[in-house]
Amino acid sequence: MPEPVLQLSDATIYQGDSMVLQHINFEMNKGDFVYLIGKTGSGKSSFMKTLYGDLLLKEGNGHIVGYDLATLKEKDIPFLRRKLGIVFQDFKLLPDRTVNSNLEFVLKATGWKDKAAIGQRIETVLNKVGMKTQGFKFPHELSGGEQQRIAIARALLNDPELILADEPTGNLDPQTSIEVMEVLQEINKNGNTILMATHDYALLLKYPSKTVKCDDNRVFEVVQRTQAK
Ligand SMILES: Nc1ncnc2c1ncn2[C@@H]1O[C@H](COP(=O)(O)OP(=O)(O)OP(=O)(O)O)[C@@H](O)[C@H]1O
Repeated sequence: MPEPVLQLSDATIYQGDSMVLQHINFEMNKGDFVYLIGKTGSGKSSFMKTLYGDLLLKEGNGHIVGYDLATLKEKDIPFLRRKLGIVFQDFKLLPDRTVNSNLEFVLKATGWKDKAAIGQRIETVLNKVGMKTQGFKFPHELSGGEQQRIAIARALLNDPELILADEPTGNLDPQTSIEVMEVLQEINKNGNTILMATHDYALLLKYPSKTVKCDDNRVFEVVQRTQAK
């Protein structure tokens, strides 16, 4: 039985007074990996922001990891975000502290108190992204790809029901993009649900998966062509 984690029906997204995407019908189930594509300015980030409560849904219906986006209150947003893992193009690690401290900071801010449990959780997520031995380093001592892996580890800390990755390879060279993509593929294989906005078509071809496109103020599924023999 599919378990829905995200459902939008007849949803319309605005930036201020201007409509960005209209009449969106979209669903994701547990375990899915879905790409969100579209050219610059087509609304990918606005779509993502609506999902994590940075833009409020004013028209239509939306349900995400147990929250109703149409009636979401300011006070619900931190709780919604605890059930989501969010990964950005620019990593957003705190530069003044080590990887371990970055991860500990998030755990403490989300209610973790037990020192041993915190240490263990940090080790587990670093292991998942192949960075187990790098926890003592500061972000500036890591390459872009390594910093993004730490950002993915951070997104995994509270065992999210859905990971939203907005252009996670946007700042990385092609080879490093593939390495980060391998990490995302691996965690998806292990059961994590991922929505990834990208305009890196090389990744789409190398790792085909369900793809939806923002274009002309609409969101629709596109079928990837299989390579001609
Ligand atoms: N804070 C804002 N206030 C007003 N309009 C905005 C704001 N952010 C984005 N927009 C507008 O909303 C539309 C969609 O932008 P959005 O950033 O969602 O697109 P995108 O597909 O993510 O683009 P990119 O790939 O460049 O990030 C654009 O027309 C943009 O100018």
